[in-house]
Amino acid sequence: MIVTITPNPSVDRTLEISALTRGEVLRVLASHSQAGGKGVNVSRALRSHGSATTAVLPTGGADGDQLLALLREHDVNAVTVPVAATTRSNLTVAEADGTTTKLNLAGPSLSEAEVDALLAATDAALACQPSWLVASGSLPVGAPGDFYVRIAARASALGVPVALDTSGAPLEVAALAGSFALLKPNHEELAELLGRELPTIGDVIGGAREVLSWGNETVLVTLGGHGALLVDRQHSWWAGSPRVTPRSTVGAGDCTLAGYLYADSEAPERLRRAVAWGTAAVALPGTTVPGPDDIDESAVEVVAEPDPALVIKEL
Ligand SMILES: Nc1ncnc2c1ncn2[C@@H]1O[C@H](COP(=O)(O)OP(=O)(O)OP(=O)(O)O)[C@@H](O)[C@H]1O
Ligand SMILES: O=P(O)(O)OC[C@@]1(O)O[C@H](CO)[C@@H](O)[C@@H]1O
Repeated sequence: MIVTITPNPSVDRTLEISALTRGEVLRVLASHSQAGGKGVNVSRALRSHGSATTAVLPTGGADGDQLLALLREHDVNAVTVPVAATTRSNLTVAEADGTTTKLNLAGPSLSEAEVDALLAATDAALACQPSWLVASGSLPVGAPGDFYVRIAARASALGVPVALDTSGAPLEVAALAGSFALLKPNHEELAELLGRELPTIGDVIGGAREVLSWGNETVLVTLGGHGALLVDRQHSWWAGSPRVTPRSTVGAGDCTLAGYLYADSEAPERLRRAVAWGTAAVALPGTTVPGPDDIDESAVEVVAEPDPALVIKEL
């Protein structure tokens, strides 16, 4: 059983168009509304593979009701904390050449009591001793900057490992506090955290090791179309699959994380599965998560101790 907490979920609305031209009237080829938010997507991907999972999230207003209905449709067990303000709707514009443009709202403002209720709901979900707690996404207005540090402390007290996928200030506060079993930044998020460019494999491994030196155990860095790197204190692995023209990259990182956590395997096999799930996600529209029939682990190449001189953009 894996519990996810998504403090700022969304209804993801996707518009597929041939090409985006500013200032023009454009015809939409297809549109989708799906349950979104990073932890929600991890739960959806796990559920589509038959895993037991509970998604903890705040919901409010009509969009909150729609989000819950969408989760029910996908048989995802949700523990919801009702909040006064309306759940956000994030917009994706997906172009035929694979370009994905995302417009994310700040989301609702939560009161102190609502934040406390979210923490209490997470505590209640942790009581079943899940194998992982996944804490993901941006923080809503009103949540304290150390929200994820508080979450990690509660999980650690129960011996539950925490995987964190966030960005900006919440990532910095949490990563520096240490105590995360897994951090999943993408390439840009890791570079922003460290305040420097990371053009080569060696730069990313060195950066990930710096994050480990703050007290975290493992770092999984997704590199978009260039695969992913898994780094612990002793070893590193790179994995990638043939490049595809994405239909939508939204949620690919969440599916990568879900694939990594799905089963308890040796590190290289976890990474192979993670990259297979992420690659499958980009071939699907909007925030659609892959099921078992979409995954091809055999197409993924895994390299132990990859050459540090390799330039990521050239992989
Ligand atoms: N163009 C692509 N071709 C093949 N695989 C891709 C492509 N883009 C992404 N992927 C796969 O998806 C994984 C996650 O991508 P990315 O690094 O963009 O995650 P992310 O930024 O965390 O995404 P999100 O926040 O939308 O979930 C990559 O590690 C890779 O395996
Ligand atoms: O604004 P955040 O919380 O950083 O990201 C939210 C979001 O972009 O992340 C998911 C994809 O990873 C989407 O379902 C959702 O819209």
